[in-house]
Amino acid sequence: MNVLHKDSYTILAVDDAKDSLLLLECDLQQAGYDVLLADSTESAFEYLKSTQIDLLLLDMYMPGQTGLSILMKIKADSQFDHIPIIMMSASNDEDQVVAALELGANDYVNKPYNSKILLARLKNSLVLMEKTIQLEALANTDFLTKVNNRGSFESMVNKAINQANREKHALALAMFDLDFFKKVNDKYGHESGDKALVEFARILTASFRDYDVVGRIGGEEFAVCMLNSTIKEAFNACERCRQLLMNSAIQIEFDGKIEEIYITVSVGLVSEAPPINDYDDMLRRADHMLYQAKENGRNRTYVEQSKLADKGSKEDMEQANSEVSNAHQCVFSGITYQVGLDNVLGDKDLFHDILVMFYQDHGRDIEHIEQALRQKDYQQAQHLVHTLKGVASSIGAMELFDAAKALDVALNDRQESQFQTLFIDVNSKLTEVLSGIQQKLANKL
Ligand SMILES: Nc1nc2c(ncn2[C@@H]2O[C@H](COP(=O)(O)OP(=O)(O)OP(=O)(O)O)[C@@H](O)[C@H]2O)c(=O)[nH]1
Repeated sequence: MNVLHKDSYTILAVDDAKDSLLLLECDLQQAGYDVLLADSTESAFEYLKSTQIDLLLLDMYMPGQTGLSILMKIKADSQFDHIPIIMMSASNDEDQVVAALELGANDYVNKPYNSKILLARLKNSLVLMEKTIQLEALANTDFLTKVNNRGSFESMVNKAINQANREKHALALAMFDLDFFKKVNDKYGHESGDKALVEFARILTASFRDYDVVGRIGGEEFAVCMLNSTIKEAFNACERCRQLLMNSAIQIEFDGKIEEIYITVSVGLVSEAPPINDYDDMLRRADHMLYQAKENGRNRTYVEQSKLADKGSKEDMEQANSEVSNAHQCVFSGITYQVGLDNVLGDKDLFHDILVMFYQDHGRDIEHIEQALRQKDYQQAQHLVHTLKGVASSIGAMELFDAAKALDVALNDRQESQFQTLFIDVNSKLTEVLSGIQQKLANKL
C-alpha cells in the first residue's frame, strides 16, 4: 500500500485556462491537498521560488512558452529537479508525450481528466518522490553518526568549491582525528567506541554553522568544509569544537556500570581563496596539518600558513599556532595543562598558584590514605580520596582523577578486595603528578 508521510502536500497547478484551474483546485482540495494556481510561466516560477512545492501539474500547451520548455527549465535547476511533474494535455500527440517523459516528467494525464485516476497517479508520484528522498538520504549518510558519508561529503565540498570560485569567496577545510581512539576500543569495547564517535559527531555538528558541510571520511576521521569564513573564524570554530569535546564527559556502560570518559581530537586546518584548486588537494593539505598536530602532542588545531586565504590574518594564525604549541608543550607528567588552564578561564597566574596549593595540600595524601586503609577507617579514606578526585579534575590530572574515582567507588561499596590494587594505581598517578609539578615549578612553568 502506498502511504504518504506528511500531514499536508502543496500542489502547484499551471494552466493558461482559468476554468481548468478552478476545476483542478476543487478536486485537489476535496482530496485534502493545499493548492496553488498559476496561469502563466512567470507566476509558476514565482511560486516555485517562494513556496515549498511538493508536486507540479503542468499543462502541455501554454501561450508564449510550451509546457515542454517550462519542464526543461525546471529540470535544469537543481533546486527544483526533485519536484515530481505530471503533464496534462487535451491533445494526444504521442511524440509530445514521449518527449515530456524523456525530459523528466514523471507522468502524463489526458484532459478532460478522470479525477479518481488523476488523484491516484498524483499520490503515486508523491510516494515515489518520498521514497527517492529517503533512499538518497540513506545513500549519503553515515549509518553510525548520521553526518554525511565520505562520498556525499566530497560531492558537497566540490559544489562548495564551485560556488566559492563563482562568488569569489574563501573556503576553509578542517580534518579531525580522535586521539588514541584505539585505547578507547581496547579498554571499553567497540560498542563504547561507537558511542564516543556518535557523541563526537554531535559536538562537531553543534560547533559549526548549519550551512557548513560536516562529514565522516574514515573510521575516526571527520572533516568540515566552512563556506565564506575567514581563517580566524574557521580556527575559532575548530577550537570551540576541540575544547567542547575535551570537557565533555561521555557516558558509557562498562562492566555493568556507567562510566564517564573524556576524549580529545587533533585538527588540521587549511584555507584557500579563489581560484581554488580541488578537493583532493585541500584534503591532502589538511591531512598534513593534522599529522603535524598529532606529532606535536595531539589535542590541538594546526593551521597551514603557506596558502592562507586572507593574508592579513597570517600573523594572527602564526600567533595562534605558537600559542597552541606553547600551551601544549606544558603537557607534563599526568597533567594536561590546557584542561587545567581552561578550568580557570585561561588565567595562567591563578593556575600556577593552584598547582602550588595542590603540591602543598596533597603531597602527603598517599601516606594519609594508606594509614586510613590500614586502620580500616574507610570513612576517612573515602573523604581523602573523594577530595583528591575533585582537585585532580580541576588541575587537569585526568589519569589521577580516573584512579581516585575508581578507589572512591570501591570504598563507597566497601569492596575491600579491590582496595590494594586501586590504591597502588592512585599512588603511582599521584606520585607522577607531584613530581611533574615539582619540576615545572622549579622551571617556573
Ligand atoms: N568503535 C569504533 N572504532 C573504530 C571505528 N572506525 C575506526 N575505529 C577504530 O579507531 C582506531 C584508530 O586507531 P589508530 O589509527 O591506531 O589511531 P589512534 O589510536 O586514534 O591514535 P592517533 O590517531 O595516533 O591519536 C582503531 O582502533 C579502529 O578500530 C568505528 O566505526 N567504531
